[in-house]
Amino acid sequence: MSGRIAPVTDAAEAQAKLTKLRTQDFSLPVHSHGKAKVRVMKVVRTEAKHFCYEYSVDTTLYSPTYERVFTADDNTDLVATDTQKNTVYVVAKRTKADSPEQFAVDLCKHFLSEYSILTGAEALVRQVVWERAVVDGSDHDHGWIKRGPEMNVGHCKFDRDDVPVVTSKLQGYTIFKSTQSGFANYLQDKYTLLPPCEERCLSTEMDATWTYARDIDGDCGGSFDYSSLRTTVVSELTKGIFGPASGGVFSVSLQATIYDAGCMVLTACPDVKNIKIETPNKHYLPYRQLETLGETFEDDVFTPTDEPSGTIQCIVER
Ligand SMILES: O=c1[nH]c(=O)c2[nH]c(=O)[nH]c2[nH]1
Repeated sequence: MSGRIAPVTDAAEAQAKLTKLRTQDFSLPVHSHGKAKVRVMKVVRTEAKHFCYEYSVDTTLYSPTYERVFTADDNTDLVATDTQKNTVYVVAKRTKADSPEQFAVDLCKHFLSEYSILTGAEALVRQVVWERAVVDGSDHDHGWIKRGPEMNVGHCKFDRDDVPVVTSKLQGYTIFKSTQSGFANYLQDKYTLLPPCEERCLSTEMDATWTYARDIDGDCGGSFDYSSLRTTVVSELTKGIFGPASGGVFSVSLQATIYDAGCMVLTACPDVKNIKIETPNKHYLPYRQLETLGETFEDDVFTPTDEPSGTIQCIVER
């Protein structure tokens, strides 16, 4: 005996072996299939300058008919996940793909128009944020820089009998306030060690997710400018957290600050239905041991920590 597992030569025999394992049928209330993390970079070349859009895409397809793939060993009409991967590149080529939201919408539209068997399609598009390089004070025409963990995310769920539902996300927006933050008047009991303060640093790696009014979803044909809305959302969030460039705004808690920022987004963006803001509170702890080292702590030397972090989050809705 060689110790090798005997190869299966007869398909019917293989089928019999397989089905023998299943002794009973159960229901299959949920199923789907898709491709995850398909990476694509699209470069748009104009005479004056280039534009680049890098994405990591997850696709998911839905059809009740595909129950047979799971339960009856029948792959008829199945859109293979490898085909879904190829589709990401084809749609990147054929469409503008200049925002993660529109790319997600266009992918879903492609799947639904191409395959009548599908009842729904979903695409999650994460955009790696490349920033145009600045050289000697001027925007470079083809040079790019990537900073930090930030991503722009677009999601589309498109059921055939409905309008596409689009969600946008700003992920990993990392901010630091070196003053204009305090935390006081909270419950003090025998478990409390944190001293109240009127002066501290505030930092978070924020995720903000917003949804759209229904009529935007209906208008997903390509005319809605998701990118410029994103610019407004980010600028309102930034203003809400930091306040005016000179002097800023005082934060009595991260809770109050993200609620304020959310309200500012809804005020500036009538097309946004609600915004979810998630902010792990990353602590910059005063390095008070300076005192024992013969130095004075003057709100100037801190120990950065990101674990454990507070988990402050809310949804602000109009
Ligand atoms: O802004 C804050 N909110 C809290 O709920 C909290 N809790 C804490 O220990 N520090 C802070 N900071």
